[in-house]
Amino acid sequence: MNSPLQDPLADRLHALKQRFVERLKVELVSLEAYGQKLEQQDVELESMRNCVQRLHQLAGSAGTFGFPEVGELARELEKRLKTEVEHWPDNAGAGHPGAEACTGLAVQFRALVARMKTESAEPVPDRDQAATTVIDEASLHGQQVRLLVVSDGLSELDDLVKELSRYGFNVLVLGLSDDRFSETNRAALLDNVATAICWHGMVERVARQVSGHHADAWPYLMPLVCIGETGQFEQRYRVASAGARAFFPEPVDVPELVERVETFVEEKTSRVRGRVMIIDDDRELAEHYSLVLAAAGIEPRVVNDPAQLLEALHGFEPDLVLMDIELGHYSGVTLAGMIRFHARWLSLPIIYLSAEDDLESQLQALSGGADEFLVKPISDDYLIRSVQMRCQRARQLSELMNRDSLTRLLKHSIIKQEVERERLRSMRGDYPSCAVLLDIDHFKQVNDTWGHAQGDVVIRALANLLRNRLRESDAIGRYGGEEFLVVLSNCDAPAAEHLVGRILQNFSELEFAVGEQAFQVTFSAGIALINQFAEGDQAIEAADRALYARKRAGRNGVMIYDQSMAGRSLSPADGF
Ligand SMILES: Nc1nc2c(ncn2[C@@H]2O[C@H](COP(=O)(O)OP(=O)(O)OP(=O)(O)O)[C@@H](O)[C@H]2O)c(=O)[nH]1
Repeated sequence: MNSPLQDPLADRLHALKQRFVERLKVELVSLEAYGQKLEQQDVELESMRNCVQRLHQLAGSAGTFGFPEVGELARELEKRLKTEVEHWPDNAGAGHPGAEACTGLAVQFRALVARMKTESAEPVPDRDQAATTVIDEASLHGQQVRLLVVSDGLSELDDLVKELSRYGFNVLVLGLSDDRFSETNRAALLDNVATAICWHGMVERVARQVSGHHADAWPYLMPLVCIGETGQFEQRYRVASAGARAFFPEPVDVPELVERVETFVEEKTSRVRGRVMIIDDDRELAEHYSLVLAAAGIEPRVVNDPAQLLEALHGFEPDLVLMDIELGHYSGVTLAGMIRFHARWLSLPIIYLSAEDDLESQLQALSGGADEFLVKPISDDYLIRSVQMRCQRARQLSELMNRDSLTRLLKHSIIKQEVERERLRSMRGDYPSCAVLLDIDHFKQVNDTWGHAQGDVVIRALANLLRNRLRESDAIGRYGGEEFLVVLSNCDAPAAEHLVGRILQNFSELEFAVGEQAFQVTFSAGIALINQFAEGDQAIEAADRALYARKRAGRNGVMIYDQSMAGRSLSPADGF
């Protein structure tokens, strides 16, 4: 965590608060003028409507910036003025609510303005150190995942280290007496490690070392996996009581171990993932939410102008929308309805964030197509936890709908859409991107020789390898049974050829053990530069042609699409 003196988040939140105080000073002049007009019974419907909007904004934001009393007074006044506006005596908008009502309102205005004057005159205290917690957990996924193998110099784990490296993990092998395990260096070492692996005989000593700076929750923060000779009950029991999360008897089922590590990585990173779109015309407040959520590892995008909403949605694809219910002249409820016009956004969770605390009005607003109501002001902590919970649920649901159950990669239809989306993105950003189709060679033979279950292991192994070797910004899907479609963003064709070639090399070195026997498998791949095509589907077809050209030329290799492949037939009768 950053020290308070250097904490950029706290500095920015503090600066925002100062900006808000400046805004209070300007705002109180206007509100004072409204109050005086009411006192003189010189008011019009339209100006009172504007005033309701200003009060609404103030009620929603003052609490967040540390002025709860101003927020409360503004809320009371907003409610009362809104009732008067709804029952305005003159249809043409002239006239006023009556002398008694005007005087009553003017008194309330005076109380609010007085409070604002007092609060804004106080110097903004030095930034709140309690608010400086930066939950900065960099996502491990998509980058090369680092594994720590703790070895006491014996060679039992050597083969395992080699196998894990072939799956694309960055494997660090250390002895317990290594300097990097010392008390001073340990935290830095372990912060970069996704899972630690050790031989069962060392489990207690390794557990002591890796638990060092994590207290009780360490098995979840630093999962420890043990390898044992027999896996007998007593051995497993000892390993479990030391706090290990998994036990693998020798010979280790490497694909299964790889999957377990993937689950640990997901467990660690799922808490901080999620994209949230904040739609609020109050700039300071939206920026405040954005900073707070970003510090908790959530990616925010602020939209102040509702007219930009749909375009922003398409570009950002959030997991969740947080929207104020009154956005100047626009209504959040109507905007939610507009979002739902698009089938793609039918299940996107929309949460209203509003100063509206009347349950009836909340229910009415929710019937317009949103999912929940959070009442402003909302504490930073509550905001983070609500958003994290909902992002996680949204992700789980979309995982279930969009991911293939065997590999947890994107399903056919979704990865096809990804190609088109990347085509549009790369055209806009003017950078090259590639579509790659990979097909496991002679897979029918694998199934026929080793059985369908073993065939599934091979499919999962390639899925894991791809996940480990590609970037977070790349998309990977299961296109067919033993066929994968990958979108490599910001990557030209020669770079894609080099990358896929290295993955192929690693894949072909993996040994799949069946009893005493073992076998190896290769794949073929075709690459097409997405930007060359007017539609995503054409790029996929081109990658398919390149793949089949590669199959025809002898498999176990990678080929880039070129024009000469354009007219060729892809029928199996072609002899491959
Ligand atoms: N185990 C397993 N096999 C599958 C799955 N989906 C498809 N297959 C099998 O994959 C095989 C694909 O075989 P083919 O399309 O003939 O191609 P191939 O044997 O890989 O030969 P080439 O692609 O020409 O190298 C078929 O036998 C399918 O039954 C799956 O989910 N699990």
